[in-house]
Amino acid sequence: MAAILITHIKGLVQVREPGVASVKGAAMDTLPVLTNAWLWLADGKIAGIGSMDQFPTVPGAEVIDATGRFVFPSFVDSHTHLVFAASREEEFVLKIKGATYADIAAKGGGILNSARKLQQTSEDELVARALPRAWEIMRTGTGAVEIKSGYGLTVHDELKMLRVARRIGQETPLTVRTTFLGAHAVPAGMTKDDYVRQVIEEMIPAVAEARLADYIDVFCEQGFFTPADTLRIFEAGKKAGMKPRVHANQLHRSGGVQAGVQAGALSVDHLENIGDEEIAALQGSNVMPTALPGAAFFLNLPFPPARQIIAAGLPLAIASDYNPGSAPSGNMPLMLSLACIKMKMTPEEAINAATINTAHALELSATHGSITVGKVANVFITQPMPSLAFMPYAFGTPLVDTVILNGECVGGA
Ligand SMILES: N=CN[C@@H](CCC(=O)O)C(=O)O
Ligand SMILES: [Zn+2]
Repeated sequence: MAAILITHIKGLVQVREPGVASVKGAAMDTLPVLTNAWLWLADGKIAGIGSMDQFPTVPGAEVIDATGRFVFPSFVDSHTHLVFAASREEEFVLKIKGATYADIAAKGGGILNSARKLQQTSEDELVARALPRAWEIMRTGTGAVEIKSGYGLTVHDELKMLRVARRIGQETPLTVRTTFLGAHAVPAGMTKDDYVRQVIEEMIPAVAEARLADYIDVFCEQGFFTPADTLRIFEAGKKAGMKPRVHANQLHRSGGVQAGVQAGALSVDHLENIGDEEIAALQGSNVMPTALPGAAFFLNLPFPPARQIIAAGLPLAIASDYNPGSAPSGNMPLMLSLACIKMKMTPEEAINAATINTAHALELSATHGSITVGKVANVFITQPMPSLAFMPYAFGTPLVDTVILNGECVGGA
């Protein structure tokens, strides 16, 4: 594996000593940047970091001159549903004409629409449809991603979906973590209680036996699954070796945050509808609050109250929620822009939220999320930029230029 030496870097972003797992509260506004720097990548790892004043000799290394450019650690996208059979722009048009997400779901659209299509699509075909999305997110700076099931809704199709997610990790340079989200919606023709029983008694054992999921998730929401359902499912998931994370408080103050805290979830995600009680519940817990600004934007929901969350001394993570129904984009630079523009986060806070804090939420802190010697060589070089804040400011401009994953330049497929 060839070594790469990136020289004359205008700003090497998110340089951390080993052992910094996440940042919270006021510390989120501090983003360590080494100016006029070099970065040495070897054997798939970050091998050295320094200032151009003390320039190293690395015989045989490919040299990349990054004059005028910034180098970032790859984004870690800790919440996606990027395995799906088809887009849902027909629902997008219904929403433009006034229908709500809940209206569409109540008429058998939404998640059930995606489930019908996924059930009719073969595993190989799902891989073929998901791979271009995976390459697209790599080209916009993502190096590690969580992928959920939840459009299968039968034992057979949930397993199929999780196998597809695992294959994305095998067939691309992305680091992939998988999450079993059987409790995403109640399938047509079943009662909720019967389905919850099936999730617990049939799906969780089958997923665990096949070792297909690292985590377990529930859509804890009015009209979907209650906090009591969520806690029962998490109990069974934990016994089977899957740690919880939860879709919480997207459409209502559904009790999802409190359920996540009670279950010791790794993260509570969405948070469009939270207030003082939910923030108090998160204080004193180790749960990572995670905002999904693409979903709030696309559904015209209130944005998660980032300023209150950070002022309460909590950490905050930002992920894309890439899915066909509520967030059809996995573009993390766009998520940074939305976090800054709509949630009033500073560029430093947003970049911390999408790198080190999402790595923590995926238990990848030891290997991803910062420029630290010994971590995986997942970085990207930007187009020339006047400053760090230019990235979220220039929303929509493709600023991610050269992508390096596992120490190799990624051309794309
Ligand atoms: N809210 C639940 N799940 C997804 C949306 C899924 C869909 O509409 O297909 C989300 O995180 O937004
Ligand atoms: Zn989601």
